[in-house]
Amino acid sequence: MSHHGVHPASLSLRGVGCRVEGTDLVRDVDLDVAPGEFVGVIGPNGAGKSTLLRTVHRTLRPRTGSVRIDGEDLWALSQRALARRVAAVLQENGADFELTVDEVVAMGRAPHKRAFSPDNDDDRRLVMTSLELVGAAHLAARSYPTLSGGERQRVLLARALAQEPALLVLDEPTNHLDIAHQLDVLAVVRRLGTSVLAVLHDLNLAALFCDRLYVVDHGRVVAAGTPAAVLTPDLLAEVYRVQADVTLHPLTGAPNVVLLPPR
Ligand SMILES: Nc1ncnc2c1ncn2[C@@H]1O[C@H](COP(=O)(O)OP(=O)(O)OP(=O)(O)O)[C@@H](O)[C@H]1O
Repeated sequence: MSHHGVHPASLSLRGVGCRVEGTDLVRDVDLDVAPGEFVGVIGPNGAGKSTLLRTVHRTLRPRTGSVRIDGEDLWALSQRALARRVAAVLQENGADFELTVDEVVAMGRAPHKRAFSPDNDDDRRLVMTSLELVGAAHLAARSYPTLSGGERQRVLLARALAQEPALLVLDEPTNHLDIAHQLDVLAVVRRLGTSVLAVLHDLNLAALFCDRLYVVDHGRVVAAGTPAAVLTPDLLAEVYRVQADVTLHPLTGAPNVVLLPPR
């Protein structure tokens, strides 16, 4: 069980393909997240990572294949049933809500409540705990639009945590964050014990926090496995066209990627 008492979900994609305006952006993807597993999706810009995630947080219906959560067709769930199980923190989520930070985070409670029912003590406690987890409790009374990019990112993660999801979907969750908050946020997410599917660009962070990685290139999964199995100089050369030196770091035990300057 995760920290908030929610059983982590399993996720299973089989043969998932997506076509947008006549172009195949995702092709024939098989991907699994076991209960409690932290799975990363990496790959170059434009590879189809965000598009693939959209089939899971349900903003793009796959043209082919299936997306299952705990064995159920994710696309057949009601909107409310989906929101009780899956929370997402996305890039384009920075909408200028004219709300205070605690009100934004309280929105995460909506799927667990009857319409228009006021927040109770448990809701308020969860909102504050979620803000504390992302190091943003001091921002609770601030107006959301006045926050910095990194502060917003953490508040949106707090909203997703308040949702008590069985599966957390993250699209570049560390994008706006300084190095300390990058580590904090990923460590918090890891400790939750919930299942996680996250697009990450920083390969060393991915190596530190992910149980397994999927590498997406030109809409397809081209490699999958543990960070040590996947993050090889050959793969990085093939997929990103970079020269890299990879060693298992003596302190972390994780692969450490050092990019070499182009010759
Ligand atoms: N509506 C659309 N019409 C045509 N092409 C699109 C559309 N939406 C996205 N694309 C293209 O699909 C490809 C995959 O986009 P996607 O956002 O999934 O990539 P990504 O791997 O998440 O990239 P990044 O690392 O840059 O965030 C990109 O080349 C993008 O330009």
